[in-house]
Amino acid sequence: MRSPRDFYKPLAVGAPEPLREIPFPPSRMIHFFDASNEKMVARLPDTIAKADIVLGNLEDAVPVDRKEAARDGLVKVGKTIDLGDTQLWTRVNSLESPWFLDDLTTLVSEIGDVLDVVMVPKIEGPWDIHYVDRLLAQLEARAGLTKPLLVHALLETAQGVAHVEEIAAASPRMQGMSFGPADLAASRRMKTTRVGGGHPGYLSMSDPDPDNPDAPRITAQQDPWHYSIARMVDACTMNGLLPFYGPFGDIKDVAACEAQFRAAFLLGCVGSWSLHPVQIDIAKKVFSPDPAEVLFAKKVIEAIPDGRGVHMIDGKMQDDATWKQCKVMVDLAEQLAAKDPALAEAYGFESSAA
Ligand SMILES: CC(C)(COP(=O)(O)OP(=O)(O)OC[C@H]1O[C@@H](n2cnc3c(N)ncnc32)[C@H](O)[C@@H]1OP(=O)(O)O)[C@@H](O)C(=O)NCCC(=O)NCCSC(=O)C[C@H](O)C(=O)O
Ligand SMILES: [Mg+2]
Repeated sequence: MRSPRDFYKPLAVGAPEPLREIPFPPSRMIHFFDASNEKMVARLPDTIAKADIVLGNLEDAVPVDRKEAARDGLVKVGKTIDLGDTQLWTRVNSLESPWFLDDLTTLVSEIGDVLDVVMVPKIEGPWDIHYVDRLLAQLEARAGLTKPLLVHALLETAQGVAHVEEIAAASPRMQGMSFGPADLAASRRMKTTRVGGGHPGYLSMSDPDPDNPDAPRITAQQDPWHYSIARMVDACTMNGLLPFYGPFGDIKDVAACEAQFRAAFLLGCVGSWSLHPVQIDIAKKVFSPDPAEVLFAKKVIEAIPDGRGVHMIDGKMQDDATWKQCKVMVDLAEQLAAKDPALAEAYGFESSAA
């Protein structure tokens, strides 16, 4: 563990100073694309116009014989496509893979100046972040970068979940975390074949009716991810990082995707992944606060400008703590409204977007 005095010192001579605060631009969806897929690259200008973050994926879902093409394609994207205010991220291959070193070396030296965040999969503990941290510092120094690259950990193993707080605190480069339900299910030996969402077998059941023991009993599907996502949200928030839900694999089941995203949003996640264009719109809808809630939150803040005391507003008790919840909602709404005139109108703000 580094001394607290050294925490913000660059890890290589000539590397940029670590950031004190993690930037929080609109981050409702991390849209995955494979830069070796011509159709996805052809759609990129349209995707960039719609998505808050686009991520060139190099890891799982990219076939072994296209790993280098995906990396080279991402370099080309970074050098040639105008990203406007959309962030460009990458997910590199895992640390033990034969591609990780070349992924990081190539991307930092070729497009380190336009890349915002490096997502690292299968992070198991702070030792993984320490390795990436030092290597990035060396590569940044060699490339003459002036802005540090940020690191996003993918939480998708039992060991990663067990060390989530230490991972979040491992480096000032830590930008956030995403939740990877597919690898996590495999790592835990869960008996599922899905990518996120619930399962019809994961239920709770009401007691039998004593007067009618054979009557059907009420069952309700439970959320198998609640515990781990809540831990991730706490670990991120206490360290000033941004938590994201990850993938939802049943692309056609837009209703279940929306439910999974909304559960994550309500627990504190700022966004989710989108694997298909249809999921960009779902994430945008879910991770932009509901206009009715924003209008109510504005009403509370207007009625209690100093956030103190106890008040009744629309029949509900409001105090310092509810005022803070309203502030979270209104701050997010203001941030999104600045980028999106339709949201600005729905929230009753003047839009500053052109
Ligand atoms: C899931 C897909 C393979 C589906 O692709 P496809 O069968 O081509 O779908 P459609 O025919 O509906 O596509 C319509 C058009 O849209 C384009 N498209 C599809 N996906 C994307 C995309 N992500 N970005 C841009 N454009 C996209 C198609 O090319 C079609 O175009 P056109 O023919 O011109 O109309 C595919 O969506 C896909 O590969 N998605 C990404 C998958 C991915 O990245 N997976 C890895 C992340 S999940 C994970 O790793 C698990 C996690 O780590 C964990 O452990 O939990
Ligand atoms: Mg995974």
